[in-house]
Amino acid sequence: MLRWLTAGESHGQALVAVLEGLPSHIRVTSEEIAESLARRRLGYGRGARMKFEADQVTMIAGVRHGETLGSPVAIQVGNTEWPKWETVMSPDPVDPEVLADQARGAKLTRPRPGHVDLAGMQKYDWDEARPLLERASARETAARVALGRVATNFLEQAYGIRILSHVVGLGAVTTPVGLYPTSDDLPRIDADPVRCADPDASAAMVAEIDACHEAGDTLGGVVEVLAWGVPAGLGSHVHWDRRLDARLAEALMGIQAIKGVEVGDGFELARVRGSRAHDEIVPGEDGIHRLTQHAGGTEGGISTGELLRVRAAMKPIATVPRALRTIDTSTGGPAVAHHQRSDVCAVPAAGVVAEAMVALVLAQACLEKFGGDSVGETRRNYESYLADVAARGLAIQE
Ligand SMILES: Cc1cc2nc3c(=O)[nH]c(=O)nc-3n(C[C@H](O)[C@H](O)[C@H](O)COP(=O)(O)O)c2cc1C
Ligand SMILES: C=C(O[C@@H]1CC(C(=O)O)=C[C@@H](OP(=O)(O)O)[C@H]1O)C(=O)O
Repeated sequence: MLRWLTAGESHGQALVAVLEGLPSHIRVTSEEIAESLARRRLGYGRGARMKFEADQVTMIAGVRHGETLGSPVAIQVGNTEWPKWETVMSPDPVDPEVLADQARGAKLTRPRPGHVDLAGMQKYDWDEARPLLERASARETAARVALGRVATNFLEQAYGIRILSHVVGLGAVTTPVGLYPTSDDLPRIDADPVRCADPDASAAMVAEIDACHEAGDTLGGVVEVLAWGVPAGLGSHVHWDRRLDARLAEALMGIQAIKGVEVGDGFELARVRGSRAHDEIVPGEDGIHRLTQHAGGTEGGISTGELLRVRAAMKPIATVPRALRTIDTSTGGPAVAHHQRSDVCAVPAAGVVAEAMVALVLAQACLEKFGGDSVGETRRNYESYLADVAARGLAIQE
């Protein structure tokens, strides 16, 4: 069973991530992980922090000479801003007077609507928001993206699976319906300021971010993750927590600020008749073929062998510059929420995180299905399964 854990606070010394259950011989380097982390930092609308802070990748365990050993992989993502936060975030006790002298040491008693601040203070018995927002912060997603790169390399090297995300909505701006980039479009999408595959929609999204920035407001949006080469047969219909669609939804919903997930045409399917909703199956020249792609690559909680397509909707950033009404928990009276700096929009970054989560879930599901302690062994098992499906006349046409 592939499992993963992360630890670390937003302004702490480092994030730490562990991935356990991988086979040996996955090729991965620190440079590749740094490259994935750099992709997560990009995107028009992010705050100043993305420019001056750097992620320092150290592979701590589980990889030797560029290949996994089969033991747990541990990765540290250090934070170059740590010296500025050493006192405020010190693990050891700090003199309250020294803390009060620090610019960042003041108690945050005006919780932001939409962030963890108030709910966390209620639940964890704190009288200010700092101890909560540090872990709730999406800085943690850097750790998941680091692990996601290992999973992505594994999926590509063992089974030829490729994953890509693109932004399909930003505020009220959306891409044209039915726009599906191909796996070769990744460099072009990464080069776009909002990681959008449609140039007209991209320009409108950039304009929307500018307008929002000027108005002291923030934005959310929708990202789509596509995965090519996912074999039929991952996940299962037999129990709710083994369904591939359910596992993808949980993984995507587990990203900070994601409030909705769709598989395939998702909510749109509820608006049309069955005759238009389902993908008819026909015999093709080299196997079975589906005439449409509404389902998004799963049926009955099992992957169908078609393009996997999932979407995640992100709410607008909670730290609204023209701050929202709240209470001051130190007085109980009305106030406006605390605000120092923030992203106007982080939807493109959320797409990169969503790719990582999809990669981790697919890697877990592939290892369940095909097993194997080395890349070679799991690949042989996969090829033998595909050959058997083909021999039974049930292969999906490429
Ligand atoms: C990549 C990314 C960047 C984010 N940047 C910010 C930010 O700068 N300011 C902010 O208030 N929220 C930001 N968020 C959202 C908060 O992390 C999120 O709203 C908070 O954790 C509470 O989310 P929840 O209600 O979904 O749990 C970001 C989220 C993501 C995925
Ligand atoms: C640091 C990252 O994102 C942060 C996520 C975040 C939040 O509240 O989620 C708030 C911002 O941090 P700060 O409050 O310090 O300005 C973002 O910069 C990152 O993605 O690496």
